[in-house]
Amino acid sequence: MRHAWRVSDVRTAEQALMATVPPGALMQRAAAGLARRCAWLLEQRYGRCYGARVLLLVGSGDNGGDALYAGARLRRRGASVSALLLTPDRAHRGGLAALRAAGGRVVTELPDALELVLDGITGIGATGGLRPAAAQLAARLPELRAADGGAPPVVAVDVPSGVAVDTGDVPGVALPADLTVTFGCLKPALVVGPAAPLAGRVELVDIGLDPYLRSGPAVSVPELPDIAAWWPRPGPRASKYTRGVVGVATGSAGYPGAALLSVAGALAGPAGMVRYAGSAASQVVTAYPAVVVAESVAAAGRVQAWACGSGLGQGHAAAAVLRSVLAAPVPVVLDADALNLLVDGSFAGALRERRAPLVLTPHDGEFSRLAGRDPGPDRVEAALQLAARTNATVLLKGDRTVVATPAGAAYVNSTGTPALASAGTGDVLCGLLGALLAGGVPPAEAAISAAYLHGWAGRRAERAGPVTAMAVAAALPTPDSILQGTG
Ligand SMILES: NC(=O)C1=CN([C@@H]2O[C@H](COP(=O)(O)OP(=O)(O)OC[C@H]3O[C@@H](n4cnc5c(N)ncnc54)[C@H](OP(=O)(O)O)[C@@H]3O)[C@@H](O)[C@H]2O)[C@@H](O)CC1
Ligand SMILES: Nc1ncnc2c1ncn2[C@@H]1O[C@H](COP(=O)(O)OP(=O)(O)O)[C@@H](O)[C@H]1O
Repeated sequence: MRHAWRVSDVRTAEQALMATVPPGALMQRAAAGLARRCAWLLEQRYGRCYGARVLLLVGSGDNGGDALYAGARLRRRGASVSALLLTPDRAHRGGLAALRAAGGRVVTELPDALELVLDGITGIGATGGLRPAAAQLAARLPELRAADGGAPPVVAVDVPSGVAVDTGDVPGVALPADLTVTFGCLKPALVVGPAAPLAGRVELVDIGLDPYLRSGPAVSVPELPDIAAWWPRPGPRASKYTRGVVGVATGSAGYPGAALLSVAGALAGPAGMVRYAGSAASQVVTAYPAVVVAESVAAAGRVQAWACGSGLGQGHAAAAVLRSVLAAPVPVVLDADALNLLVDGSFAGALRERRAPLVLTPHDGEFSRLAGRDPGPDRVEAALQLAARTNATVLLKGDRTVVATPAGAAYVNSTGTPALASAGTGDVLCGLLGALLAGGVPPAEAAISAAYLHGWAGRRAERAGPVTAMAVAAALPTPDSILQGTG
């Protein structure tokens, strides 16, 4: 699992570390790591670092200093390095002197051709989107061409300039990067929100910060080994019942497809049996003979978790289904219509009486109705607040889905694709998450595992053709199939 820290925690840790090393040592560590990765990128892309034309975009803070020192190192490796200073009188003095001493130049115009851009405009000291001079510069970068005729790659120093580092929001113009070389630890903007895709590939340079990061991370990013460790596997004495039975209470006469999609998601999980309860029983059993169907939750038999809500409708019948599901002393995941039914407060009592885990999976619209406000620019904080208020684990859908727990932990999913924005994919997610809960996976781990595998399936489906919800369900892997290269 990787972790991202807020700027204030990074600064505190950096100050504590700085007290133990000679002045400037951290910047040298950062610049050395940055230069090494830039040289590697140049070698990969053009076969050589020597002679490559490198442009440094240099802001007025230490982020610009990192770029200048890295430029000096690249110059010593034979690159032709020029620096465009956004505020020449405030450029980092030591960095500028080092660049000049190494043979680098200061320029006042964008060159016509170059092989690499280093974005050292702003780092963790940024406020707001790029200011006009920087924004104009950023707008002209796509005009640039490298020797091979392609666009020169952009390497962001620490974070792409223009992003809100603590939240992952993009408040104005930001400079997208192909690679971000970040120092000491990840920052939230590299993993969450609309900023995250602007970072491109992210590489971490160790500057010795780890022992000084004493606060909890702002957000954690589970990876495949985590998902694999949480995934239940049947032992030799397993039966379908010991593996867990998931109940699926979804779909309605108006939306029978939601039932099929959530059942398809549930079947891809680790549970030993899927029971379906609802008006789409005959369609479900025709499509999936292994599913045990019933007309109602009461008639469904015992389950170890319920997945409820997708396509349920919002009338009296839907409310009765939700009431039965919430009364069950097992983990429950609520999606779509079940979330909308919670909005008027009529289920507040039923929710208060519950002791078993509850997971809510809103998209932004459902979140707004439930929370009474949009998720806003800080999606992690928004999900945490709703989790605390509802005492439920909240999975806030979107690009880089966020999972927040009532205890204050937050996770962000690193898989997925915007192609998942396709009707019914959320129903698939709900069923899969229910099956993980039924398999005994704790709610936060179940939610982030479901998001991870669902996002993986979205990417896999996208490679094969149009991304429909059924295609996503069919592409759902297990962590083991991914590890074996078959998922
Ligand atoms: N501390 C350490 O140990 C280490 C730190 N390291 C490095 O230091 C970086 C942090 O440096 P930092 O604190 O100097 O801030 P930084 O990101 O350069 O930006 C501040 C400057 O930018 C300006 N500015 C602000 N917003 C702007 C905008 N929207 N658009 C345009 N300009 C804007 C702002 O101007 P002002 O508001 O003052 O006019 C101010 O002058 C960090 O990310 C890492 O790279 C590494 O070397 C490792 C060791
Ligand atoms: N722009 C996007 N980028 C990545 N994933 C997205 C995007 N938009 C939606 N998704 C994902 O697609 C799924 C859509 O779920 P949902 O909105 O509930 O759809 P439906 O209700 O039609 O099933 C979620 O898993 C969500 O995270």
